[in-house]
Amino acid sequence: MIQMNEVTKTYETRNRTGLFRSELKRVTAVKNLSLNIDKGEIVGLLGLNGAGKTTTIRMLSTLLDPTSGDIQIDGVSLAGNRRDVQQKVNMIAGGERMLYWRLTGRENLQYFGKLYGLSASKIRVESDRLLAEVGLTEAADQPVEQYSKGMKQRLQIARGLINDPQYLFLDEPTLGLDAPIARQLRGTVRQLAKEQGKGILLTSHYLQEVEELCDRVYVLNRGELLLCDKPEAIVRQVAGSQTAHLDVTGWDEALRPQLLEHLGQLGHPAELAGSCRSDESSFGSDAFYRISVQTPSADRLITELLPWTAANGLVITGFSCDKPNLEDAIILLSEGRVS
Ligand SMILES: Nc1ncnc2c1ncn2[C@@H]1O[C@H](COP(=O)(O)OP(=O)(O)OP(=O)(O)O)[C@@H](O)[C@H]1O
Repeated sequence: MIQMNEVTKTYETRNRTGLFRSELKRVTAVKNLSLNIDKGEIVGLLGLNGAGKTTTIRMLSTLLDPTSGDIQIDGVSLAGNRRDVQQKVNMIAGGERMLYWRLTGRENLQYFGKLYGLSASKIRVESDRLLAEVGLTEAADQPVEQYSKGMKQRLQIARGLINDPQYLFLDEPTLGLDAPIARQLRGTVRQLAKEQGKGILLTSHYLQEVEELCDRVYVLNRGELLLCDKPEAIVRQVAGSQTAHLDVTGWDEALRPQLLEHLGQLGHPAELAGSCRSDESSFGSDAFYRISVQTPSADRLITELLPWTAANGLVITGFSCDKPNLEDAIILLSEGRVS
């Protein structure tokens, strides 16, 4: 497990104030941050307003030292054990960073393998294996500058796995990729965590990707931890309830109190909004009544309500749900509309 305990990082820079004068400026990018990542877990790191994500990832990757606090990887403190810790972690960046364009794919892997102190024979075996795993065997001896975006990103994955890390930090891994390649990459990320047991920390501006992949999400604001929970719990907590819509024919206003009572019994004490609508696509009869119920779980409500509608002679002509998502929650948080 990776444990970050009350870590703070303050940058010190000098701002020029005159020809021979400068003043010291301090920026605290991460404040008292504690987080953990288990093996086999995909953890998201989201941020608002210069949140400190990159600084956090750079500290976890041993590229930056914390100003205070402690980072432990499988019980070994990073301070004083950099070399050991480096063997257990690696980082995969999106876009076109961290690759040498003039070198071939194979040469890139050889170079990074050497940096991790792997023997020549181990590098040969691992490079062949990883190039095959990411589908680059045929392009292995081509310079990277001739690769497509998707090929470069697949090589990034191979590079990030060259030391067989236990923990991987993915910084915007699908940045600028076409939808099919991004989907393929998400599959690989899931497989690395769920089948190979690697602990993964993921930052991404694509919140749907975070929602789809992450078991838990940390939300940072100006370097401080704002929230940590499962994506669906954050959505519920920040963006509120869902709305289930059930379109029925045969509605009678006399049913309203019974329906409200039934919803209460089902554990959905609800505001019931109803409206008469007509819908040319609804088969046969063109008028239907829309029952709209706010509820924590729209899917569950619709399933549970089906027997009641049948027992009361209502015919369902359609149903739908309005569900807020992680993007809605993060927008509300960034606008400060949530306390
Ligand atoms: N080398 C540095 N020297 C001084 N200040 C820095 C340095 N790197 C980052 N900062 C500052 O630290 C804060 C956090 O930056 P960081 O890059 O970690 O945030 P981030 O969440 O990755 O942001 P973004 O999503 O915009 O890339 C910002 O205010 C930034 O200006």
